[in-house]
Amino acid sequence: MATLFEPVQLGSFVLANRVFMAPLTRTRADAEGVPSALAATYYSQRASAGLIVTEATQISPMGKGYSNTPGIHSRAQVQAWSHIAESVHKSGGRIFLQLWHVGRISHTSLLPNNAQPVAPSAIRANADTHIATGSAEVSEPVALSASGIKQTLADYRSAASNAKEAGFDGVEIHAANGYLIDQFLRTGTNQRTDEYGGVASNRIRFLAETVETVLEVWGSRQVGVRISPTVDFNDMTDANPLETFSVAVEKLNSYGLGYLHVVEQAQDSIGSAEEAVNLSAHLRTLWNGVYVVNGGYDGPKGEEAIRAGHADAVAYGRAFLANPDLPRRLQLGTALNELDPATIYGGGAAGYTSYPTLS
Ligand SMILES: C=C(C(=O)O)c1ccccc1
Repeated sequence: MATLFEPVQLGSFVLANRVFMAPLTRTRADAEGVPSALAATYYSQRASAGLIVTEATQISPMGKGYSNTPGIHSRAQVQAWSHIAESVHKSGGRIFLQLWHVGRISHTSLLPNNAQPVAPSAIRANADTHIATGSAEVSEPVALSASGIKQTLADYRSAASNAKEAGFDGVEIHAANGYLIDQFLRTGTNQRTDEYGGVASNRIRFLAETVETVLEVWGSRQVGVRISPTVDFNDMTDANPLETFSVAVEKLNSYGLGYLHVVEQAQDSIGSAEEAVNLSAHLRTLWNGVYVVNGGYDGPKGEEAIRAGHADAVAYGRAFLANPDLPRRLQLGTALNELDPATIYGGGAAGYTSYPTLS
């Protein structure tokens, strides 16, 4: 019977424990999408995680949806990330980069030549984003053409290659939380009538093609996928999440990926926490690899999820922001530092690299 603090095999890696650091947007990159100079310290402080998944990182200028989020498509970005990955490795950690395209969750002021955001269908989200002047409603998107889809897949390939050049141990494909791939998966945002829309086996096609593209660069065990079947953040709905995500997971099984990362609960979740965990429990029975859960877990709940076989690892988000040495604190059962919500996004060292570790 495994525990949170036992190693877990991920491809050729033996990860030190099953306390993963979830992807956490911090909006501290510069205007060119180059990560903060403090990011190497921030991530290496948290290197005791079994696995770190970086903050969501846009694959291209068109994949950007918020001010000050990092990219992995320019030389300066790759250079900065290579220093971060090296710092984490020197601290004994393992780190995957999360590949992100926001799709419709963007604003014309953030995009090249003030372009409209792209999406599976031209359906504007009832959602806000953050631009240079503050909060703003997202812009009306345009539906991706067949050539636009091909270009986006090429951008995923280039970004995956850049992540490899930067020295990451792998990549996580962001298919959750109402961003581009999730917009293709779910019926509320995908009303296409071509081979990418309609039945679930069509709606998962873009996810499948993205995975296959990334696998041209990375070994299968060095690729993870994150999904969020019951999260409605960014105005997401689906007619039948059980069907949509069962079909998606069964397709993902065919690739022999490193892990599946499932967001069970978020602030904006459809239905009850119980429904979310029940759907996740069903997906767990379908998945034939390492299963990672996230959302609402503390130490004891995480321990129980591993003990009961519900998951092979638990990804912690906000707890890791405030506790760089979270695995040790959870194992000792010591008090956790309290998160300062005012410093989650933006700013400098305060609330980023300033949280103390146990003496
Ligand atoms: C990348 C995000 C996600 O996956 O939810 C995100 C973006 C902006 C704020 C919080 C989270």
